[in-house]
Amino acid sequence: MSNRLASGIILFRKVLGSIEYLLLQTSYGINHWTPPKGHLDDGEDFLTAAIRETREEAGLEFNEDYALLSNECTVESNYVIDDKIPKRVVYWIAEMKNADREIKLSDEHIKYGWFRLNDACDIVQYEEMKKVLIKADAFIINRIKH
Ligand SMILES: Nc1ncnc2c1ncn2[C@@H]1O[C@H](COP(=O)(O)OP(=O)(O)OP(=O)(O)OP(=O)(O)OC[C@H]2O[C@@H](n3cnc4c(N)ncnc43)[C@H](O)[C@@H]2O)[C@@H](O)[C@H]1O
Repeated sequence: MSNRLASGIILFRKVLGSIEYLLLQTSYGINHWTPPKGHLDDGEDFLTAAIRETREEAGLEFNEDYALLSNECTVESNYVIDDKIPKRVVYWIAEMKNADREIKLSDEHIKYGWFRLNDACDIVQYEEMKKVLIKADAFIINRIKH
């Protein structure tokens, strides 16, 4: 079976010296939490889909509201849905330009929150997603230091 392809953006903001990640809680299924992300439309590339999904799911505009840490650096998540369907999700990492910017949810989500790494890892449930957040965090901290 071919992979389901999706992409998204791991958005972070700096508040009082701490890094916080944006997570959205789905309005369907088991109401799991993820960064803004979604499936690629036909013919769409990963980055275009990530930017579109972030606009649709969080109301945030690329460049206006957030900046990518790097165009090249991505973190990938690979898992199998219900032991049947392999899925690949490619995430870019981006910093909010204004930490207080309003988040506008679509009907795909019921809640959002900004979480420090430990709290984000607790809330996302899936080990695969925790690893993605930990990798993104290491990348951000490395960038901030240099
Ligand atoms: N159960 C449902 N009921 C009604 N509408 C639904 C629905 N599932 C999807 N939809 C519809 O699909 C649309 C979403 O499409 P998109 O917005 O395009 O895509 P997505 O975020 O990648 O979708 P999804 O939530 O399905 O993906 P995820 O991999 O996180 O999640 C897919 C599955 O994988 C599981 N999962 C997520 N991350 C995982 C991980 N790391 N490891 C193992 N399983 C994981 C999730 O719990 C979930 O069961 C929504 O408009 C919604 O209407």
